[in-house]
Amino acid sequence: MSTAEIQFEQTVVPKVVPQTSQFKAFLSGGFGGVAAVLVGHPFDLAKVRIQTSANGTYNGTLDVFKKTIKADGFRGLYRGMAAPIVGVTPIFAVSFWAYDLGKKLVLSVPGRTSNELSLVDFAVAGFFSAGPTTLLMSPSERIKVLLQTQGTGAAKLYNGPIDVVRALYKEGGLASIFRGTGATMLRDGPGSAAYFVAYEAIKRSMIPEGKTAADLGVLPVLFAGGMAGVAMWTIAIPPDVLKSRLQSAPAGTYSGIGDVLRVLLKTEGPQALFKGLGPAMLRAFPANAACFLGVEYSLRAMNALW
Ligand SMILES: CC(=O)O[C@H](CC(=O)[O-])C[N+](C)(C)C
Repeated sequence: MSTAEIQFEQTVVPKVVPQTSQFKAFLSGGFGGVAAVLVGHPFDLAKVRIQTSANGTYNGTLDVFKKTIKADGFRGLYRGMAAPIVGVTPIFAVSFWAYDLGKKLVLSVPGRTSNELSLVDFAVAGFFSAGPTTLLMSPSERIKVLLQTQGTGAAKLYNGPIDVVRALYKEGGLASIFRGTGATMLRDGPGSAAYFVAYEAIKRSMIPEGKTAADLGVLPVLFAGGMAGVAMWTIAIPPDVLKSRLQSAPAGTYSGIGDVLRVLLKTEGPQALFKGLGPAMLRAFPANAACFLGVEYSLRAMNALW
């Protein structure tokens, strides 16, 4: 490498090559996951209550909030939050770690000349991040979907996440626990690409002349993070519907995700592919704004400490 190239690396590279350590990326993702659950849980609770209650019980998300606060106080909005905190935190930690790894792998492709990551590179790294994340996401979603869609009272099938795992293992071993892995990848591959590209593109567009991403304040980070969530869920709902149906159906109902799609189109039409779009979108902005705030600021704190 020539002296000029070494100087170029020392002066330009720190701005464009991700310098984050893998460990810090993992921890910051975990902080982001906790923040996403703290902000997103009431919306998730509203979505599940609307989806599972008799018609007319609730008149939208705000109505669920009002009735829940009236019946159980503000804490009622956070009922059942322990399970998502335990499940979602490692998923986000792995997602942000794998995204960081993806960016580093993209930069190390033999023959690559540019040290600057393009939007396509962010998309590739985002898509890549869904691979390792899906290994945790798929069983966790299978458990969540079964708990959220089971009946109450006598129709209640499971007493909690451990009980679901036990029952699934008895029914069909690991294959049953991991049912829906392909569908999860179908949702989260393109979804994570859109998620991270939107975040990086919006963040870049808000950096003032002569400054870096590290100079961005709370509001731009919140906005870019919120829009990342919106970008992801704009394309993720159809595969999410297929995934939820595949994961919640009794064993033997479907032969695979293609079969779920065929039955859905035949019996309900293509509009059924967009069920749940409203509550998912209502949650997407605030939950992911909080997530990226948690990620960015925990990373800045860690970088200041060591
Ligand atoms: C399904 C999911 O967890 O998506 C995350 C965004 C959200 O709304 O929770 C993004 N990511 C898959 C990258 C963790």
